[in-house]
Amino acid sequence: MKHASLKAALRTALTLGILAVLIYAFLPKYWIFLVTAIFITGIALQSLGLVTGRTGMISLCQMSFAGVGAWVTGYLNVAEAPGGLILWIVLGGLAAVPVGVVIGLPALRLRGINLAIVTLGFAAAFDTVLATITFPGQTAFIQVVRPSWFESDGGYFALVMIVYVAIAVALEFVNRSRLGASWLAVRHSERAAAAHGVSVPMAKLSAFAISAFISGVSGGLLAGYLGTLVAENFNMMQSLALFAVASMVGAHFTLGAVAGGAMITLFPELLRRLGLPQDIGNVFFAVGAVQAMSTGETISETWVRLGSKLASRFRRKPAAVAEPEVKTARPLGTPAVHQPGVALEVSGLTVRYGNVLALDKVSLKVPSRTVVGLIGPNGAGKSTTVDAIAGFLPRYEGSVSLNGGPLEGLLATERARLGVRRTWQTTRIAPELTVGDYIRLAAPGIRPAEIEAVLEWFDCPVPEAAIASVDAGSRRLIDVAGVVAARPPVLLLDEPAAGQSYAEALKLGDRIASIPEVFGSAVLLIEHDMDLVRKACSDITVFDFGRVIANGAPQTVLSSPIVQKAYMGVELEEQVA
Ligand SMILES: Nc1ncnc2c1ncn2[C@@H]1O[C@H](COP(=O)(O)OP(=O)(O)OP(=O)(O)O)[C@@H](O)[C@H]1O
Repeated sequence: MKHASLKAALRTALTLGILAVLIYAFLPKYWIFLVTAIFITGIALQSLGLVTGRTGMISLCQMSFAGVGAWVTGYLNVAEAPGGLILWIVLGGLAAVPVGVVIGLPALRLRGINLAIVTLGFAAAFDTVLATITFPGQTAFIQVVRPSWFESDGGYFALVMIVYVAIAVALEFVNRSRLGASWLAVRHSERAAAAHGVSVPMAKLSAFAISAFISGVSGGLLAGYLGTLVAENFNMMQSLALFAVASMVGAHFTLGAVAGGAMITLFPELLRRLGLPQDIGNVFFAVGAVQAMSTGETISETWVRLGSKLASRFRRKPAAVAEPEVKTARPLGTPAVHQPGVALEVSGLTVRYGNVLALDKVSLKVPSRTVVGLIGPNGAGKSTTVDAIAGFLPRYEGSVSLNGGPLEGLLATERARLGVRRTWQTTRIAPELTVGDYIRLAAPGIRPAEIEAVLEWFDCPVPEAAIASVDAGSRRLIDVAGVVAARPPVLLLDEPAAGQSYAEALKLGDRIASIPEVFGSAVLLIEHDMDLVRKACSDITVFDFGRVIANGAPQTVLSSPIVQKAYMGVELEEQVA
């Protein structure tokens, strides 16, 4: 992972470095001045790419964070604070962080249009505040002092490029870390992220905090670029235009942010030269954003897709058929050692959805290092049981305990961290991740060799494969591989064979049967495929209408008339006759 991050970071730094040298060497002074604005806006766009593009939270107040950074920079300049512009810019970015966290707090409860309204409301309020207090030095025309090295426009361009590259490289590392993967996971499914032990509030607040810092830095850079600022530089319309362009270009891609910065900076220049009103630019951005949102693909994503298509066309085919590689199974390491005895115990579990009694005093036990099956017809209450155990129900009656310790009062994230891990009936893996990123998200701290071994054991694609390119059946297996790789005391597998062929399901049954021995975890397996259940489980509990109607060894339970009647639709009378 570190190797991949380093490679991506070097690629980004080199691309931007070459671009900067070409701009500096070949563009006239006026254009270098304009291009500097492109990269300052690009930094603001990167901040929006993080919070909206990666984490999926709509922020319509990004320029307000930039305004905080700019105001603090301007204040420190007027106060002639020690350290100079570079330090003031960093302090301006840091000052925007608490503001970002405060704006992030409503995002813990609100999504979509509601969050958009809250952030837009903040942008409007910030407009009023800025108009009232004005920028430090604005009325006295006190210019922000640039450091001597970066005093000229060419020098300031170099400073902006250094900051742009530093932020882009840092984001390459963060995006490939567990924090970056958790942002994508939260964007895709908050429940699935929580099931991996990801703290959804922390993921959201960290995204807002880092994004506000980056935006604050862009504001500070703008202060040094323009010398003096006015409230209009950071008003609500600027935030809206930034959001529209970010949605159009895909600002979470480094070059997408540059392209967006170029649009925001050069379009008004073009309109000015054509003698057209500036508002046309905003209309163009809005249309572009609508287009990107309706096609579901940003300009950057289109570039990436076309680029990889082109690359695959030019990729050289192997000259001769290579000898098939003789694979030796990679070592999986030793199984985790968990407390012996009963790993999971459910007692008197009762769940109501309004008037529907989904579970009625259900009790079951999963001994350590065993696979217990949970079966029953559709609507019997199996998934509700998993939801209750994993902490996804707001309330239930009865108790759930892990290794004898009660789980009541603990959130889903906390239960997952204690060692109750689950999969879902439909896969909820963020498609933007690679297979390896996902396993690292599900199993924090796992070594690269172990990732490869676990994926190989489940016949999953290689770690470098993009989830988006993986078929639905393999995604289900990757889902299971992720939670198994974490080696928790208890795994709850909700219909893992859905989407698999009969032969694949039987193979999966063998694998699940070996999980306790190989990884040390106990498994509660929900399945409709009875052959898989027979293969994998040492014990079965059968539900019907939210009640336990049988439990015991698979052969005995599955041949019991009451189970056949309830589960398989075989009439008791026919059996008796
Ligand atoms: N969110 C909900 N609101 C209202 N009723 C619900 C809700 N979720 C489940 N139910 C009801 O609770 C009962 C148990 O549903 P549950 O999904 O747990 O069954 P299941 O055994 O997992 O079914 P399946 O095999 O189809 O997944 C059903 O009657 C279902 O309609």
